[in-house]
Amino acid sequence: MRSLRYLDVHFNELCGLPYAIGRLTTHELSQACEEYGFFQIIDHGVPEELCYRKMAAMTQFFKLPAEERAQYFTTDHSKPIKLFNYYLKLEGDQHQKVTTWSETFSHLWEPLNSLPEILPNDIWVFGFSEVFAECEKEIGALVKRLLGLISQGLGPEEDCLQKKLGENPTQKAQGNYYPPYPDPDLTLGQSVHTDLNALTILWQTEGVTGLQVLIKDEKWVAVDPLPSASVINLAIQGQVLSNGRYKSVHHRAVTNKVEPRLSIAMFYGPSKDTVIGPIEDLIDEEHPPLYWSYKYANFFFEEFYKQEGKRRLVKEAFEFHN
Ligand SMILES: O=C(O)CCC(=O)C(=O)O
Ligand SMILES: [Fe+2]
Repeated sequence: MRSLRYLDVHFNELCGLPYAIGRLTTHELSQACEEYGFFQIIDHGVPEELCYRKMAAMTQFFKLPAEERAQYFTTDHSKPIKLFNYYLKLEGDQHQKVTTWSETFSHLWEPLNSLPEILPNDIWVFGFSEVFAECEKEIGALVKRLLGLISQGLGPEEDCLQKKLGENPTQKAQGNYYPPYPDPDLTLGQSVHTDLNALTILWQTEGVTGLQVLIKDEKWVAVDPLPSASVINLAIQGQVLSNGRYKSVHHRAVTNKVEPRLSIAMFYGPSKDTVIGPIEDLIDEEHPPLYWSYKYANFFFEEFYKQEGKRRLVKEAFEFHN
C-alpha cells in the first residue's frame, strides 16, 4: 500500500515564516519565490471578517443536498461556473493506485458583472456574489501589491509581471471541499500539480491540515494553516516569465479521517490571448531562455487538460531541451 504520510517537518519552520506583508521586503519575497514559491502571509490587508464570510459562503454551497449540487456538475472546462470532482480518479501505476477524494466548485472571480446572472439562485442566499465582489476589490489589491513586489525582485521593471499578464487577467475562484475519508492513506484530496495561472492566494480551514508541498529529495511537507494567514503560491506562469528564477512547486492535498476541510484558491493568471514566455530583459548569454513562448489560452489549456489524472508536468512540456 502506498503511504501518503509526510515528514515531520513543518513548512513554516523550514522557511522561517510567516511573513507580515507590511514588513515584507522585496529581497525576502524574491528569496521565498526562488526557493519554494510558497509562503504564508499575515497582515495581508484582507479584512478577517471577509475571509470568514468567504469560507462560510463556500461551505454553504458544499452543504447543499447532492442532487442540488449535481446540476452544476460539468466536464466542460470552458464553463464559467462548474462543479467537478476528483472522486474515483486514479493516480499512479497499477501497483500504486490512489483514489482522489474531493469536490471542486469553480467560478469567475472577475468580471463580476456576469456573476449574478450565471450564479444559481440558491447560492445567492449565502451572499455569494456580494462576498466575491468584495474579494475582487480586497484580494485584487493584495495580488497587485504582491505582483509589484515580486516584479521588483526580478529587476527589470517595477510592473513587469503585471504588464506581461495583459489587460484582462483571468481571475478564478475555486472552492475545494475534502470530506473525511476512513482510510486517508488510500486517498488524495487533490493530486500532485502546479497551478497553471501566475499567482494563487489560498485560504484554508483553520486547524485542519491537508496542503503539502514537494521539497528537495522528493519529500512532502505540510503547509499547516496559520490563524488569519493566506498561502501564496507562485504558479507556472510566474516561473516561466521569470525564466526559471522563481519556482512553482508541486503540491497536493491529503484527506483525513475526522474533519472536513475546505480551501479556497483565488487564481490570478494571464489574459487568455496573451503570449507568455521568459521576460526579454532576463535573457542574456548567461541566462538563455528556458521556455518557449506560447499563447496562454490555446496552447496551455490544451496541455493542462491533456494531462488530467496524471502527475501534471505542464511547464516541463514548454521547456527547451538542449
Ligand atoms: O486544498 C488545498 O490546500 C490545495 C488546493 C490547490 O492546490 C488548488 O486548488 O490548486
Ligand atoms: Fe494548486
